[in-house]
Amino acid sequence: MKTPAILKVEGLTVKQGKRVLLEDLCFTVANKEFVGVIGENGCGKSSLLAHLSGTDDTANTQVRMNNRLLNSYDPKEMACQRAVMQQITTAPFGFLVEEILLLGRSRYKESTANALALINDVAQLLDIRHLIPRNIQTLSGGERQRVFLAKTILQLLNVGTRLHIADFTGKLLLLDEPTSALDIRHQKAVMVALQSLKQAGLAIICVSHDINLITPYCDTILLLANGGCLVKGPPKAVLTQHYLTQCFQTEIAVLYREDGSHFISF
Ligand SMILES: Nc1ncnc2c1ncn2[C@@H]1O[C@H](COP(=O)(O)OP(=O)(O)OP(=O)(O)O)[C@@H](O)[C@H]1O
Repeated sequence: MKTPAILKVEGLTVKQGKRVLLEDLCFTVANKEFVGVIGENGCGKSSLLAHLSGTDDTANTQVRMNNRLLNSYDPKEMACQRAVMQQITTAPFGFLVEEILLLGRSRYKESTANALALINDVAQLLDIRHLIPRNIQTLSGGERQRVFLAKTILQLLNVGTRLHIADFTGKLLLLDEPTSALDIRHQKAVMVALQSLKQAGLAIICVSHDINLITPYCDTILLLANGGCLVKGPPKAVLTQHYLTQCFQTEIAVLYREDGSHFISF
């Protein structure tokens, strides 16, 4: 049986001011689908995420989430259905990590004990339990990135659930380079964690420059170039020398391993 679509994008134009970055984008994302978004610097990936998240209201009539236009959601309802992790993870004040994580639960009416139980679950998943009492401004870049990813995931958990039994069907996670500051162990751990959330129903759209890292976890890749979607499909069909060279305007090699997976290099 086909998994129902959570996101429907029809004729979306992505702009910054008057400048058109991406034109006439049409695609759907299903529950339990992991979509990787790839493209060169400045092509409009972060701007696309802003449009899909509803923070840029020019997309209001071109994007539907769970069959509803984005502008039909009130902010609280929207916050419980989709969460966004921005590319830059900074905190202007010296909040404790626990306070940052509690912000992820601020839209829900629940006991502190319930919120702390969920925080503990997600902190365990992302290996940040030891950071909970720390001041966010004293963390390394990779530690901070994992804390903000945890806060984003916490935003999507229903009241009264626990992470290991959570159902994320109908919820959408938008990630902008979530592993850019991570060491190789934590890169893998985060991708495995995202895969487990996907198995629990979550739809994930992930912008990344680390093609080799995300590809094994992607069901679909959206390759952006020349002001639009150059090609969209399963990694094998999209990550060809032809499309990658066209997208990045440089010679790119695709190396095939015996197990059928591939590795992109220059
Ligand atoms: N607030 C803004 N005002 C004006 N121009 C902007 C603004 N934000 C982004 N841009 C421009 O829009 C274009 C797309 O930016 P965007 O951040 O979406 O690119 P990107 O594909 O995510 O790039 P990168 O891979 O470098 O993160 C860039 O040329 C950028 O300079």
